[in-house]
Amino acid sequence: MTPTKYIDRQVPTISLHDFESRIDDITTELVNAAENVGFFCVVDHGISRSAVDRIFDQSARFFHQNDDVKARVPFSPQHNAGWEKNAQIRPSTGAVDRKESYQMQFGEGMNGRWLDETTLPSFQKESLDFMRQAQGVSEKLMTCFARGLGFEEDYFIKAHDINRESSQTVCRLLHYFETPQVPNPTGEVFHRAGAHVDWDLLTLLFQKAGQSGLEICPGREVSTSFGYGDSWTKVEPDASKNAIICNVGDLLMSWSDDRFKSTFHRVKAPCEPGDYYGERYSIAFFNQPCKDAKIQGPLKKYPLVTGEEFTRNAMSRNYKALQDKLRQGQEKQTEVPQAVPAVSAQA
Ligand SMILES: O=C(O)CCC(=O)C(=O)O
Ligand SMILES: [Fe+2]
Repeated sequence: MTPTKYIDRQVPTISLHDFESRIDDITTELVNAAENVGFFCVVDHGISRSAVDRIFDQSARFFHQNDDVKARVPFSPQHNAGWEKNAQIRPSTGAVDRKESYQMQFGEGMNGRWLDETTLPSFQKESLDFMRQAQGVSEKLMTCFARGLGFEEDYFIKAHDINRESSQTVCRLLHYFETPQVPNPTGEVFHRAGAHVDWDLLTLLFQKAGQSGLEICPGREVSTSFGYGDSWTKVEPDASKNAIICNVGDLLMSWSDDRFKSTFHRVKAPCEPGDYYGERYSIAFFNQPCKDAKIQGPLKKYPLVTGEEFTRNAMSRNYKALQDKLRQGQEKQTEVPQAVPAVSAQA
């Protein structure tokens, strides 16, 4: 196996303290980070570390349920909500990520997809409280990006309104399984999250101290292409600063006429000295547009589409890339592979 190529890249840390009075400076910093790296860490954001610890406790409570209990709230690709296990296949790998996840939303997408109060008392309330706090931080970032692009300040906030029943915004609890650290004669790769880009406007990622593995690979020029390079940069969780790792998604890349970069990233399949093999928890908050939001950048580089059309197009590009990848895999094999799980709709 050829060793992974790593290069040092600066992932900026941006403080949101005194947001109202410093909004111009914060906007400048965010715009620079979005133009150059597509990833940045946000500190002084107002969500306390104890609130972050509490939602991780809730996440562990959920995932500690037996599979037959979690299977009462199965993932629905149509709603982009619910629980799934060892099911997501990325076009970059053509194989399942070894993880389980539970996707929650604010509105009707969750009908029938919350576990009942007897099974998990207060879980729904605690989760929604945390999600509202994550939305609060997202709205500050949206305000700055709207200013940076010359839109009205509340332009992105309105297009991602979580008070509408049809809100598409997703909070995804993630649980990666421990990877066996044993000789691996078959060369099987235990993917955690294969390389991918997110489809949403912005993602807020919460991590736990010591549970590393997130890596980024900047360099993408247009939001409609899939390729990525081969040199990676590690992004370590900084729990002491209570940092939230944020990244631009394809929606903001497209909405900014490709000025802000949606960057390839992965949770590395551990295989080299120093890699983290342990169980890993993370939480991703995906800001998804309302279905009727109208999406077009100030330079009109791409035709106007609705939020619903944008997500559908992203899904079909992803599906096609996955089919191509699986076909390449089949051509290499003499035997017909087993049936592959359905493609899911996550960002
Ligand atoms: O678990 C992580 O650290 C990253 C997850 C991620 O990139 C995703 O779910 O889109
Ligand atoms: Fe991601």
